[in-house]
Order: sequence, then C-alpha cells, then structure tokens
Amino acid sequence: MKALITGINGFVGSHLAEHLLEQQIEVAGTIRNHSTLQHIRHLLPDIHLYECELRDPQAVEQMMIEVRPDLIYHLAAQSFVPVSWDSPAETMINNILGQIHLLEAVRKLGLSSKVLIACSSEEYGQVEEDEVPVKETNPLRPISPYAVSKIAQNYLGYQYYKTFGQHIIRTRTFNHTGPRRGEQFVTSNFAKQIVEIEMGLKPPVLYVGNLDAQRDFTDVRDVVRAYRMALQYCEAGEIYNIASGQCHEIREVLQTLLGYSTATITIEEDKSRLRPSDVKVLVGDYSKFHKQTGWKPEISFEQSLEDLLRYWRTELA
Ligand SMILES: C[C@H]1O[C@H](OP(=O)(O)OP(=O)(O)OC[C@H]2O[C@@H](n3cnc4c(=O)[nH]c(N)nc43)[C@H](O)[C@@H]2O)[C@@H](O)[C@@H](O)C1=O
Repeated sequence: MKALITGINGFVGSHLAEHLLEQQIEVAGTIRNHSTLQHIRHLLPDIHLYECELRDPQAVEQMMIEVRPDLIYHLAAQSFVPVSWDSPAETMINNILGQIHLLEAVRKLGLSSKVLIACSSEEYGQVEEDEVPVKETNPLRPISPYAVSKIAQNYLGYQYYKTFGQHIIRTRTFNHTGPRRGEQFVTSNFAKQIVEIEMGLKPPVLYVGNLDAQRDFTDVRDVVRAYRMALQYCEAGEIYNIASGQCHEIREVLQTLLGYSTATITIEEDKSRLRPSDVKVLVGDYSKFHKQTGWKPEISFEQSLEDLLRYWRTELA
C-alpha cells in the first residue's frame, strides 16, 4: 500500500507520515521548491520525497506517473486565515488550483486512488448559538477568503466523486494543535512567546489578539489517526467532521499555557492580531465519523498544550 501526502513537510503532514510508516504503509510526499525539511528530516531515509509545485499541472502529472499512489492525503494548502485577507487571490489559486491538478492527474492516469481532501471547520463560518455542536449538515456561512477556498476544495471533491466516480472523502477538521504547530497559529504563538520569556529572549510581555473567540481543539496525533481511518473506513462522496466536541475560549488556551510556566508575564492586546471578521464559536459534532470508524480523540486539550510547550522548550534551547 502506497500513500502520497501533499505538503508532507508541514505540521500535519509530518505527523501523518510518522503514523502511516508505523502502520507499515509506504509513504511518498510532495514539497515545494526551497521548502524547509525541518519536521521530516528524521524520516528522510524512510520516505520518497518529490519536489512538486501543485500549481503546475505538468509537474503534478509527472509526479503522479512516478508515485501511482493507492492513497492520497491532500493536505498542502495556504492554511493561515489572516494571510487570506492579505492575499485572497493567492489563497484561492493555491488552494483550488493545486487540488484541481491533483484530481485531474488521477482522472487522466485512470488511477483508482482513494483521496482525502482536508477541508476545514472554517467553512461553517458564522455559526448561530443554537447550532452548536455543528453537524455536517449545518449551513456554510464563510467569513474569510480562506473559508471560501476550503468550500471550493470541498465541492470540487464532491464534483469529481459525482462526475468521475473518484473515491473521494472530505474531512472537515476543526482546530488542531500539538508539537510542531506553526508559530503563527494561536496555541503555538502563545506557547513560543512564553518560552521566549522564560529563556530571557524577549521582555515579559505576551501579545494576544481576540481572546473571546471559542474553538474546538484536537491533538494533531489524533487527527492523523482519523485521516488514516477516514480512507480505511469512510464512504466515498461523504463529508465528516473531525473534532473533539469541546469548546475552549482562546482566553482559556492562554491561561492553561500560563499555568505550565512559572514566569511572571504581562498580557497585552496587539491590534494587528485582530481580524476583519473572526468566527465567534466553532465546536464540532463528530458522531457521524465516530459511527463510521470508531474514532474518538485520546489526547486531552491540556496534554496537547503541555506537549506543545515542551516542543518549544526543546526547539529554543
Ligand atoms: C480549522 C481552522 O483552524 C485554524 O484556523 P484559526 O481558527 O484561524 O486558527 P488560529 O490559531 O490562527 O486562531 C484561532 C483563534 O485565536 C484567535 N487569536 C487570538 N489571539 C491570537 C494570536 O495572537 N494569534 C492567532 N493566530 N490567533 C489569535 C484568532 O482570532 C482565532 O479566533 C487553521 O488551522 C485553519 O487552517 C483551519 O482550517
């Protein structure tokens, strides 16, 4: 069994590669030109790496001719919501075109690969109070260009399933965190700032954005287990929420992380971290996925944040 992970060097990609290798699945992955290999350096002897720009249809087709994967985990994307306001067109082109080229290559080569499309809870956008925890059937009311790009990825997946019968499964993953989380995302950003303060690398002021937002966090190691199970057990053409079902204010993320540190820290709002519009509350109902696969999260919110702090303490040592 051979798997292809697009964006294998990313946060989720690196954890998924580790998990699939543990399951004795052969792993290939794409990276972009000049990508950092930091998260996958330890895996290099065991994986096949392809430098492939997903925006380039010929490059994608050539890579697919070489790999001919049984399983495709399409993770590569511009995934930071604020960047999607600074560069909406880039976000659309990157997230939508890459997927079109991938699915077109599957079609042209006549492959029967099972494909997982990593969609996002951001698609739900403006969720009403009486709609939580949200089910897959909830209306989509996107309030960021990133959310719109993920809705396009989602419906392209649906369309290729319907039109060409491709074995496509879409997962709507809620926020996830854990070791190696990119430093721009809230959990990792706060954790890194705390460690920098502990180490005397910056003054004892921790900058924050909107602490009122509420999110549902799953540990990345639970998420990659869910992705593996999705292609093993889920039905083509369907969409599934992957979530913990628990809601935390961002203020609570901050307090939990601070609770693991003895440093004295002042909190300050940094206006540049506030967004033109921010989803107020996202908490997911993952019962459809649980019913299909038996999956449930195993790593607690607290454990995940503690592991993330430990990661930064090691990285910055
Ligand atoms: C499911 C979804 O999950 C992620 O998107 P996100 O929810 O935007 O993640 P985040 O960690 O950037 O923000 C979470 C919340 O935290 C608030 N917040 C406060 N203070 C800071 C702060 O200082 N930095 C950041 N980044 N956020 C802050 C911020 O305003 C927002 O309300 C991506 O994986 C995305 O790819 C995805 O699909």
